[in-house]
Amino acid sequence: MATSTTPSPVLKKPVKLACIQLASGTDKGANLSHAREKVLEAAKGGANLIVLPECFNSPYGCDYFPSYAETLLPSPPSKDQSPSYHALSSMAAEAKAYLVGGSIPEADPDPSSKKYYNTSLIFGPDGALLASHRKVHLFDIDIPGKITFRESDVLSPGNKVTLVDLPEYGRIAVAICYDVRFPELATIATRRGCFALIYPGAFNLTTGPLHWRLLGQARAMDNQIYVAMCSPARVMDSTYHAYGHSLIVDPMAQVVTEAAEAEEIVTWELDGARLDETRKGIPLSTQRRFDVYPDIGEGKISFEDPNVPK
Ligand SMILES: NC(=O)CC(=O)C(=O)O
Repeated sequence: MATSTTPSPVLKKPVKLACIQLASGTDKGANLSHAREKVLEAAKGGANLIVLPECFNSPYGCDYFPSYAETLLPSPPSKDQSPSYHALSSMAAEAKAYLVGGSIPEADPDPSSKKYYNTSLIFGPDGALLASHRKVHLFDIDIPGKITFRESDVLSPGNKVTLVDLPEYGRIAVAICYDVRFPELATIATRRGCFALIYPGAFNLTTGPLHWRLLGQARAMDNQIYVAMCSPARVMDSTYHAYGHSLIVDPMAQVVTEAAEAEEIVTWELDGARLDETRKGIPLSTQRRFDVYPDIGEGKISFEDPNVPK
């Protein structure tokens, strides 16, 4: 792997990224303390940027979202409103690492709205909340005889692209699972100077083998950027069987590390030189022809949604 000698314009110095493929069950308290153990293990292994999976503190499924949901606004929430917020903040501070806290079901602060979101909280090494992302594209699919899932029966979507500045490294984008299928989000984040796209996700045994790896590589290749996809471990006695295979893809679209199905931590050092040499060798960003496709130029997009906890 290449090592930086000069600082890259998008990644100031190498950062060790860890995806924790966590096995979760129905006991939220147990899930949180297990996550803490694994976050500390990843930090002990040198990780500076640690990612947990989608719905890491609960089982994944529409039947579970309301009963596991926590209120995150007004921010910061109390410990009663959101034990997961406080657990994640403490884990990040204890690990002294950036933490993309997978996702958790979030309840709208107005209980009469009966609205829920699938929300990722991102904390800094001092335990401060840096950003949050509500899943923008809800997972509504119907593949007859295989899988039907309708997140929109219970969840409401987020409305923004989420970019997070890590001062000593650079900028990342965070989105959740089904969001990875939408190249626009990834491309906009890349054009805003990110060095990595981070997706906590939970694909399944139908779409996982078909698309998980391919999507990670596609987003990396389109954008010449690092991509991390962090899944729950596969637990066969749960109602939703996650695909697993958490992985990290480099800017040349090579899968540099990939888990199997069981609990595992995969890590990789992201290096600015790899980004720069990829972009120099295949200079896509200067070759775009917005004169030929003006309607997908720099269109208006919201980066700040006042209704999302910050
Ligand atoms: N679970 C998801 O949000 C997405 C998924 O499983 C898929 O796109 O396939």
